Amino acid sequence: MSQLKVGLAGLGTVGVAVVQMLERQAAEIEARTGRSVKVVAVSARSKGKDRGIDLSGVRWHDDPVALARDPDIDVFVELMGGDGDPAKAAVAAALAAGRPVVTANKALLAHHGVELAQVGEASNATLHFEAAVAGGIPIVKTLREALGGNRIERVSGILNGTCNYILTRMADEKIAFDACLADAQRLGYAEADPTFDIDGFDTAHKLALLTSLAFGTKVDADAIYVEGIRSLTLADLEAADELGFKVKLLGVAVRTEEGIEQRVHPTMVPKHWPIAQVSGVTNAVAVNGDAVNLTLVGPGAGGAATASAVVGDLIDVARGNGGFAFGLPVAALQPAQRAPMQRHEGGYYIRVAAVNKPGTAATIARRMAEEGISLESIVQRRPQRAAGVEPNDVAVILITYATTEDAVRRVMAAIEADGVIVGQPQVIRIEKD
Ligand SMILES: NC(=O)C1=CN([C@@H]2O[C@H](COP(=O)(O)OP(=O)(O)OC[C@H]3O[C@@H](n4cnc5c(N)ncnc54)[C@H](OP(=O)(O)O)[C@@H]3O)[C@@H](O)[C@H]2O)C=CC1
Ligand SMILES: N[C@@H](CCO)C(=O)O
Repeated sequence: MSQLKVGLAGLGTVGVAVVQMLERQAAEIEARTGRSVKVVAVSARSKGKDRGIDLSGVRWHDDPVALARDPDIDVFVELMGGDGDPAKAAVAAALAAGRPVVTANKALLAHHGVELAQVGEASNATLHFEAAVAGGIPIVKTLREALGGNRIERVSGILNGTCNYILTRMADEKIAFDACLADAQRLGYAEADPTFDIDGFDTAHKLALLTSLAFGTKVDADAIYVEGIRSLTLADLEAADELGFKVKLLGVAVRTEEGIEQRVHPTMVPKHWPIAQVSGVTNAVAVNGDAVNLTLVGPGAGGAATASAVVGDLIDVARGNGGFAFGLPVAALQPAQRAPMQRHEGGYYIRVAAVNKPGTAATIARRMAEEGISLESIVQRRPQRAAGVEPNDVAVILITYATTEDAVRRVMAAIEADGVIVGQPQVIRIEKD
């Protein structure tokens, strides 16, 4: 029985869960691959830390790049995180040495994925990253392999467990944003720097990878329009609920005539849509192809769920399954064309703190009419019902029929200049049938 010798850099939430899963499932994995998959060398920042796992007999490297170059490992697993060194240098070193790499690091791949895939192609080393997108959901292999015969029109979904956990608890339990985020951090869902989660960048990193896999384009995180969930208030989630919606942070990549529109932003979706019912740390990814439409739902973050994807990749390595990282040779990936967000069409939820004086509502309505925006509803809230609204100001919530992003931005600029609103308006895009 041959052994697959694993070098593992990163012994945090995911790294420890991978060690535990490889131990727990050792016999099954051996039966499935014909090889024993064993961690033989590790690296992390602090050697002395108690991690609750037995690392006796496992070699320690202070430097993850030295671990990646260790001639006595067969595969390098990168679970440190970060889009620069040492993660980048270590992954590049392993690939350059002809060693397959398994990583969960979407930040690294969103910024350097094409370059790293190229290094791997040059030395015939495979790059695996199932865990980098949507935790335990096997969407990478689904797009790259199972749906390879489809022309994909749209990939969308809830791609960040931390944000979905926060939004669910805010909406269902009326718990404040900061307390929900602290719980997500304690549970091991959030990134080392949680601003990546709440400001939408983690979702964008994952969407960039999905876009490449679905549309055969170069990974280009900079082509994505990104808004996070930081500005959402309990008042917004309460208003959404009353209007028949849930608010989700969605990542959407859709084929348009101008190119692939890639966007990440809070979105109001009708409560009866299946994606509205995806709650807590759960993620969901919907794929619309010319032959197949499907939605995969599952745990999007956390040690065990992510380890499941990492170990699945290790099983592929043990079996000798490979292929191109993004489904095509790097030379065949097309540049990602950025579709301008201003042309985005849909309905909008707009909440403003309106100055409580005669003519305010008429001014807002007139500005909307000037841009050809039809209003589906206008709700005026008594001041005490809206957090963050001064006693003399009135919370006004407008729901528009389908219009363009451009028109909404012009209206918001105009009513701000008119002096009829105070503070920062809240604008949430709506998706509905
Ligand atoms: N947590 C999750 O649910 C998911 C995480 N991911 C991704 O998996 C990766 C790991 O995440 P997670 O386990 O949560 O992160 P943690 O912060 O829990 O763990 C990071 C580990 O990497 C080690 N490390 C960090 N920097 C260095 C360095 N410069 N040199 C050597 N070791 C270093 C740390 O060492 P030490 O312990 O000594 O400090 C720690 O063991 C990230 O890329 C993340 O985006 C992907 C999907 C889900
Ligand atoms: N911080 C990420 C981890 C999984 O990629 C999330 O919450 O989804």
